[in-house]
Amino acid sequence: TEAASEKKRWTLNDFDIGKPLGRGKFGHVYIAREKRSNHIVALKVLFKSQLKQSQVEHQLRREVEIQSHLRHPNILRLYGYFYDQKRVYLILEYAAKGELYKELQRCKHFSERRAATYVASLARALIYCHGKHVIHRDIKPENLLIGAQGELKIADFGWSVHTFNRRQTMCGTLDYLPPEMVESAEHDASVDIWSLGILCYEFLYGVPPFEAKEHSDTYKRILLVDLKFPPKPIVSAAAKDLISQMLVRETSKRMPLHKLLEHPWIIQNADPSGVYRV
Ligand SMILES: COCCOc1ccc2cc1OCC(=O)N(C)CCCNCc1c[nH]c3ncnc(c13)N2
Repeated sequence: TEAASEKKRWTLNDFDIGKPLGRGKFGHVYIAREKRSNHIVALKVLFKSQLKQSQVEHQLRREVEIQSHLRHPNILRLYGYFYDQKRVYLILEYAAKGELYKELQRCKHFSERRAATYVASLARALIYCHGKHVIHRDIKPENLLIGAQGELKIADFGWSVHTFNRRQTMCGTLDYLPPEMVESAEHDASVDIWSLGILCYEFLYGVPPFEAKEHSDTYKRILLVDLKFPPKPIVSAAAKDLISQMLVRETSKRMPLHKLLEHPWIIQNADPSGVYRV
């Protein structure tokens, strides 16, 4: 039963390890099969030495704590974890269609139907997280996976926090940082609305809106909300309207996630099942 599996002490011997699925900052991810149930999972292997030298043990503990309690079709399940002398192992739901950013690179940009379907499922996942006082703070293509039926899965909760302890730490790409995080000011769940707006733009145009050669220029463009819509690819006025209501400097004026799900562009384009069938 679920309770039993949560209590269970997993070891490497419980799994047949398959091909590597890719390499992250702190370790590799492999496809694996749990021997007793034949259940296919993803096994992320992290080296304790690297976690120690990067001082991210506490962050990983928080991530495991947060993700193991989240249950949502668009959030990658964390079934459990175990460790040995040198490594920490995360037992994760397997996303059969892999990394979204590779798919975005392959297609250059997504159709409005595909973009709206993904944005709507991410909005539902974020509404669920915010309902549990969890903000993700790192919504970007690299952290998104695609399940066997084409459904989107948020993975890599490395930067999520419970809203009562708001540590401001710069992380990864700057493109997704909202103004208040660029200014390291206090921030709340509305950071995820900003990032979702950035993501929606990148789904439709293939590049994030404030991209610039130099970091300093990206900062300036974010703080100015220097939002421009290129003539190509052709994007509907409804999509631009939604993005313009999410990328708003004043955090309280950003479109709330539940309003997003009622926006005409989402109603007209998102597949109600949250699944985009290619
Ligand atoms: C501290 O870590 C927290 C958890 O982070 C992850 C969980 C699961 C992941 C990837 C995660 O972090 C990013 C990362 O390691 N890479 C970018 C390299 C591997 C890419 N995944 C490829 C992949 C394909 N089908 C999958 N089904 C499930 N999980 C996967 C993948 N990867």
